[in-house]
Amino acid sequence: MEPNRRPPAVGERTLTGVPASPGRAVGPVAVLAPPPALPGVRPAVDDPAAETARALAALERVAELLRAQAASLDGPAREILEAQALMAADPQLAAAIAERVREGLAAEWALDAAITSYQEVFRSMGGYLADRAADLGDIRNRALAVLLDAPMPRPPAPGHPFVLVAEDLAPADTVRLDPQTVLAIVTRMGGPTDHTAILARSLGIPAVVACTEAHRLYDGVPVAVDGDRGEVVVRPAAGQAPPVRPARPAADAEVTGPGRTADGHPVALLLNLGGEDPERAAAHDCEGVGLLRTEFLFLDRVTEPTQEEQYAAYARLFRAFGDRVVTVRTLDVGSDKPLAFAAQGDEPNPALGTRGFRTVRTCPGVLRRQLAAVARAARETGARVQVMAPMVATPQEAADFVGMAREAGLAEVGVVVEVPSAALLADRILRQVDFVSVGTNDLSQYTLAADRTRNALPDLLDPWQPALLHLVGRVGAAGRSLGRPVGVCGEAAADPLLALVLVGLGATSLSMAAPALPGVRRALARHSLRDCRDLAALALAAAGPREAREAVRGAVGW
Ligand SMILES: C=C(OP(=O)(O)O)C(=O)O
Ligand SMILES: [Mg+2]
Repeated sequence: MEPNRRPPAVGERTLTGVPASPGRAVGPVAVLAPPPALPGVRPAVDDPAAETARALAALERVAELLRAQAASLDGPAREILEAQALMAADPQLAAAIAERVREGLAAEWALDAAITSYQEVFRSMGGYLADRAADLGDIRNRALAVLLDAPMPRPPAPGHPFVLVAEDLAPADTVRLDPQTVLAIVTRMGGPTDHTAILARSLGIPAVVACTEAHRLYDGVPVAVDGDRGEVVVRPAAGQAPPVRPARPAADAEVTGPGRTADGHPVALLLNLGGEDPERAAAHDCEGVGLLRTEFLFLDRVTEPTQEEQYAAYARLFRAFGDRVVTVRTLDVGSDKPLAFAAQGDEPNPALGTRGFRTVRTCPGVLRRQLAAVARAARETGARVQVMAPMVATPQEAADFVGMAREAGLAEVGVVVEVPSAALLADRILRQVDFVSVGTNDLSQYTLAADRTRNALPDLLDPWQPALLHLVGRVGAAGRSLGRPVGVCGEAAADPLLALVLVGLGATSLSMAAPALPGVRRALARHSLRDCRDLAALALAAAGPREAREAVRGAVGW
């Protein structure tokens, strides 16, 4: 973000964003310098091999720096930076860059173009993957700095405590922030579940993200940041509340092992995975995989991966997880994530089109072949495998999927509840299947009618929206009365406070990205099931998402 050096209109003004880390602080703004820009002149490429090598060497240097930084840290910060280092060293990214160089782009431009196109794919997938687009952007900025011999992007150091304002903040920068000098964080981009938010919470720094007017803030302007309400007051009146910093998360003995509430009620803590390294993923303290996004095998390909190729990927993952459950979500593409080998035609409203399980209407063979590959891998590894279909809207679709999965030889079959119609008829759907998992990312977008791939309506997509919670409660109640498991695999499960509410609403398992596991496990260990139910009642009764969050936070005393 270009810092705005001209003073804004005089007087107090409130900018709104999304609360990402609790607490309040008042201080002067320091804006993060913009990342290195591409030079104005694009040189011709004489030696594509040398040019590719230059780009890849820069990425390797970035990976090295991230690994070194990770080694000096522990907990979520270490995991996040290690994962980012893996992204920088990704062979598919290297291949995409080499292709751009062959098309005539010099290293800097090839790197920029390849990463931008990956970011677009990630953003179009929404949720956790959309948040990873920011991590990729940071890799680009660092690699460009290496290539251009420019300084690495780093947080400002004005010599006094400040409120850090940025377009977006990379995990590698966030982990280095000193909570004594960085009073609060405000970003224009980002979401409450991205790495910046997770790290800000673990550092105890109040944060507001998705603050669309953050670019209006400039160096030195005093602001009051409220990380609970998602507000930034510009030029606060004298006497504005003094800084209130949240207590750092208690350094109590680390809780490990299976998730359970304070009174011993089990809540399985599971991992959301995409194309991560299976063996590294399996090293996490978790009870299995609650959501395997299989799209990583299919996207960006001209031809469908063969059954053999799919089998090999699934079998490796199943072996890595040994006797822990692995929940495979069948292909969730179509419309905005088109497959070259399964054309869907033009869809003016892609999110409402032929996507997820609906692609079975146009190309059933893709799903059949995927189920056959999963079933073979399950059989040959002896693993405990569940399959679930995305975007199931009716009990009939659930029954159809169960039929296909059983025919393939799969025993445990479920569906993702992410369309309001499925939540409304959860009892009928649950009679067809062995389990359901609530996809709160899509369920938010369809319930509040707000596009999750845009940043324009973050308040509507807030997972604390009482309407969304009512639907989750309806699914939970159906699961309880039929004795069937109800998981939550959307990003809502990664917020420790909201996780308590979800358990109170009837969630029997929570699936999330690895860095969120310790915080959620700790929150559960401190509250009984009864507490969770009381908190859920508070959230359901609240007037809006902000009130719900505040009521629950007030009740738990965080
Ligand atoms: C888990 C979900 O799936 P995705 O984010 O991959 O759509 C969801 O919609 O909540
Ligand atoms: Mg979804």
